[in-house]
Amino acid sequence: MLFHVKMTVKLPVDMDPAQAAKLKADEKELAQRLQREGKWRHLWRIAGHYANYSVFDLASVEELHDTLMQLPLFPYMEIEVNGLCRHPSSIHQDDR
Ligand SMILES: O=C(O)C[C@H]1C=CC(=O)O1
Repeated sequence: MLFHVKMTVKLPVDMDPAQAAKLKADEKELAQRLQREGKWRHLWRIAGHYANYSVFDLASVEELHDTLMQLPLFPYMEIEVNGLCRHPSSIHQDDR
């Protein structure tokens, strides 16, 4: 199942810079592992925002929920999710 996810990161302005750096490094490590596993199919920065558009390819809504909750930055993100399905006019074969 494909899910389009918008993540907007809102770190507290008074967060300890070392804590923020650790959260970002841990987030990057997990994000890259999930990409290597094929679960996090797209990760795009939204220009001008500390936010991203992502596409996840996961087995279920439950797996999406668990994956998002594991993200180190989860407590500091606003998340919007939209489920994707095949468009009848799409010519692409791999947009499952
Ligand atoms: O920077 C972000 O958009 C938040 C998050 C998503 C992947 C990652 O490494 O950080």
